Amino acid sequence: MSSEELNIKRKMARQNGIVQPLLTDLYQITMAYAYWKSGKVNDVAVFDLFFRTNPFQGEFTIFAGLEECLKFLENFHYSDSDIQYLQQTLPENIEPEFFAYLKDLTCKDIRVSAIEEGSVVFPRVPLLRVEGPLIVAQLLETTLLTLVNFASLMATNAARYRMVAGKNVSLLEFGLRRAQGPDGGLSASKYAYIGGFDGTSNVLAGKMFNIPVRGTHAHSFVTSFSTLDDLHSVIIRHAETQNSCNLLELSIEWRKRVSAVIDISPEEASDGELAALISYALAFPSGFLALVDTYDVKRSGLLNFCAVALALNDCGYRAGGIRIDSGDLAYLSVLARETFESIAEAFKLPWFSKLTIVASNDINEETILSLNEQGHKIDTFGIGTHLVTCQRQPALGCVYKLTEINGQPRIKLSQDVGKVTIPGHKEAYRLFGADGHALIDLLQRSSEPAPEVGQKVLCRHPFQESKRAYVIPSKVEHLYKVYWKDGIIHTMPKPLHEVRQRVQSSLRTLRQDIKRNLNPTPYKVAVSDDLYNFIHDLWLQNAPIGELS
Ligand SMILES: Nc1ncnc2c1ncn2[C@@H]1O[C@H](COP(=O)(O)OP(=O)(O)OP(=O)(O)O)[C@@H](O)[C@H]1O
Ligand SMILES: O=P(O)(O)OC[C@H]1O[C@H](OP(=O)(O)OP(=O)(O)O)[C@H](O)[C@@H]1O
Ligand SMILES: O=C(O)c1cccnc1
Ligand SMILES: [Mg+2]
Repeated sequence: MSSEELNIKRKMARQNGIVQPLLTDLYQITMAYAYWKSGKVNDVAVFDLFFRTNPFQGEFTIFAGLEECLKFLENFHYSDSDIQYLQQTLPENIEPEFFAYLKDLTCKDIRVSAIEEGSVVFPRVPLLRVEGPLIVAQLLETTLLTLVNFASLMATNAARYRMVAGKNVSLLEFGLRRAQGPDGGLSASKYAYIGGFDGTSNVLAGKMFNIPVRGTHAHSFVTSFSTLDDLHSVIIRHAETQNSCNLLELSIEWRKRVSAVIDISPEEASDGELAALISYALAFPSGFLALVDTYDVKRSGLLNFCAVALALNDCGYRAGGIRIDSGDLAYLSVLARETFESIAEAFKLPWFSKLTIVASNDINEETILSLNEQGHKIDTFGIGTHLVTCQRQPALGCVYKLTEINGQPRIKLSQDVGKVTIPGHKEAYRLFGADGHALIDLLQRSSEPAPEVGQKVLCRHPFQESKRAYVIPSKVEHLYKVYWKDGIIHTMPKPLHEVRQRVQSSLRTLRQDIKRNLNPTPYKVAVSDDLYNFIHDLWLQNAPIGELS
């Protein structure tokens, strides 16, 4: 692929028309006006975008959405109709000069540093650091949050499914019909792929993001046929000889032979289903994949599928496999595999035992874990609702907090210590242990020297004085790169398939106990001694002293 083609692909992958400056909360614009009126146009701010708790009762999160954030910054501009709308909508007393100011706003003076997309990330470590004019940086809040929150939640969810499924099964995302609207569906397909899914049924996602599209067929295709008379054409040309083959006659013949092998009477099988499968096989003879649970997997679907697959074999084609969408998926997949194996042996067709078994129907992490325990024979999971709606936890709580203004640190206090923000312009480092695993993420003030390999560094819990440890890192990773500066993308985000690989390589750096499903060990996030003292001094300065009476 030429670099120009690649560029076009990359541009398309970021195309999303509804992401624009008005896709925000009204309060960003009203604050912008109030900042503007109070002479804060030249104030310079630092905001951190971070979350406080990992989703899905886990102890890790996958960071995603960065590429879309950069695209948003690139296109940030209020159109004439945006300005008109704001003029009509905001109170009448707004000074017209404010609209002139808005009209010329761009992100040219904003600088965004971020963690690489696809990395494992942890609570309180900023994913994005946004620096620049206060008003512009404030105006970005909601849109950046909406771009990062769902993307990271979805990528994390998908990565969790990949972890429980193991690397030897295929995972297909089937969720568009159940997603939170069209845009939720499209994002879900993209970030499921990043998180480790192999393909999607969503055709637009396939086109826009260059994700493999896959699929089988629905029950309606089967139920639309009632008898063998519903078949109009039954002739297929042999793949090699080009001779005419009658797929109906061959299938009926094979159904008798298969029924003798698996001890199921052909009378019990549905003729409507056989007609449907023949019809689908005529349309897609190579890799024919059939839904077999419309009437009865054991007594009808498997028998009909095997008959058509063997008939296709006579015509020089190899079938692909089956999908099961109801019933006990462990039992039925084992039954299907045993059936394929018996046929492989009876008719000396070894490939038949390897036919693909796809399972779907309300599958989630727990179902996969349970199926693993029971010993299933499923090759591919098709997963929709639970994956794309993130049913187990529908939102990641990323927030966007002011940490510095005009060089002065800012802290947000809270009764809940976990919600106190970590002030100032900071850097984040990941320190690795001798065995190569990530040990701890360390936040420091940007003025401090970076930790060094082999040098002892004191890592402190940000809020609990007694919790601290020395770490001698065997590797130090500075987590931030500048992605946006001087009005252009400063570091090119990686293409989707590389972000997808990054997820897996980043997950490999985590110890198994941090990734396990049940009661995982929390990963440590610490602050330097300097930052610890800085936080607590500022805290004392800002916390009012009460008076008891
Ligand atoms: N062996 C299994 N172990 C654990 N969960 C399973 C197993 N087989 C299927 N499941 C899950 O159990 C649920 C079964 O769904 P449900 O009760 O709606 O039955 P169904 O098979 O869809 O029935 P119907 O025939 O009415 O469509 C699904 O969420 C499915 O993923
Ligand atoms: O179960 P999910 O994880 O959401 O996966 C997608 C579902 O969508 C399809 O059918 P649909 O559910 O629309 O109808 P059906 O199950 O009644 O056949 C498919 O057969 C799956 O069941
Ligand atoms: O292709 C499939 O089998 C499919 C696609 C979407 C939803 N359910 C199933
Ligand atoms: Mg369903």
